[in-house]
Amino acid sequence: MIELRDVHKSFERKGQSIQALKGVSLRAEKGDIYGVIGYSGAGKSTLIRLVNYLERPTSGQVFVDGEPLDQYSPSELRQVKKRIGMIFQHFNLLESKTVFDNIAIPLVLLKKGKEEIRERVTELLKFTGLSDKAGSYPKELSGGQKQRVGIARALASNPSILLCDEATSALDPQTTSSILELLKRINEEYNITIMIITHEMGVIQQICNKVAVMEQGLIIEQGNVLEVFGNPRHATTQSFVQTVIHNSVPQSVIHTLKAESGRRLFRLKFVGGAASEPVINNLIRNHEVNVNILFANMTEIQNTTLGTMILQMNGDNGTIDQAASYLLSQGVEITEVDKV
Ligand SMILES: Nc1ncnc2c1ncn2[C@@H]1O[C@H](COP(=O)(O)OP(=O)(O)OP(=O)(O)O)[C@@H](O)[C@H]1O
Repeated sequence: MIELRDVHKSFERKGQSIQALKGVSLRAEKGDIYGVIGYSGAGKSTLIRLVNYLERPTSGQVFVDGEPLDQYSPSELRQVKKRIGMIFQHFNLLESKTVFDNIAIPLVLLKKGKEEIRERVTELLKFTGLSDKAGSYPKELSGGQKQRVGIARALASNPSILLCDEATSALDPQTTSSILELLKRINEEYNITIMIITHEMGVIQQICNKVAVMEQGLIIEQGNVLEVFGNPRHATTQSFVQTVIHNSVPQSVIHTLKAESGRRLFRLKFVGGAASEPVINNLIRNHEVNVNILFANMTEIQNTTLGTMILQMNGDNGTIDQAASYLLSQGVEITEVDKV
């Protein structure tokens, strides 16, 4: 569990105060994969550095597994930090050490015995799919393999929390996907809480269950990924969501609409069950309306389908109202719009 309560962080530079965080509160429960997204300079790195106490808050508190970090003595803090693993955009591997020795670093620092280290590292090599790379050096690995080493090293001391700082930003889309799958497996098999900071909404879409959107040192929107993706309120969130859910209506359709004014337009949103039901089919069969599907898009988030559709309905007003009520009764969110 990770919690930030009204955290402020300022940096003093050349007599100037830079407010990187201006009162941030969030809570990631045990087992969450919590994504923090924002543009450059929003404060994401500062936030994640506060969680492992590389930085201290100017005010406010950071809790890890229920305990406020500022209450610990330095030796207690070292113990807490062992429960937090971290992976980085540029992997931060030691070039002069083999894959095996890189993964072993935290265990050597914890003064574990040789046999225990061998067993644990062998297990991690297997888990991350690197068994045949134990004796290789980082320069002999691809970016994805390097990140797997970073992940294995972060897991070596059995953390309860894994922090990921733009961990896939240097990777191509396919490698990104395989690393995200690995993170998901870590979360599921080891029940590790994961916090990911990223500027890519695709990362949030693929594995996070919760998300916070940051801008200028503040969280402007947060919640379940499905809720935030389905109903982004803030303009910045909307522009992030649009990078993965392409629900803007093609220009050719907009032209058609102008030519057919006088018909009623509806924007529909399907979430989960409603999306897979033959709702539109039943609408057409049971109501005296002409239905024209102008645009439809389905996206899979958290194993749930999120769909957007724009319908034009033509018929008498009362019948169209009935058709709209039918859609509502089927769990479809429906809004009448003047234009798309
Ligand atoms: N050590 C520091 N000293 C001075 N200013 C800092 C320091 N660390 C961060 N800042 C400032 O705090 C603000 C937030 O930076 P931060 O790195 O947390 O943003 P970010 O969202 O992670 O951006 P990016 O994705 O570019 O890394 C920026 O204005 C940055 O210049």
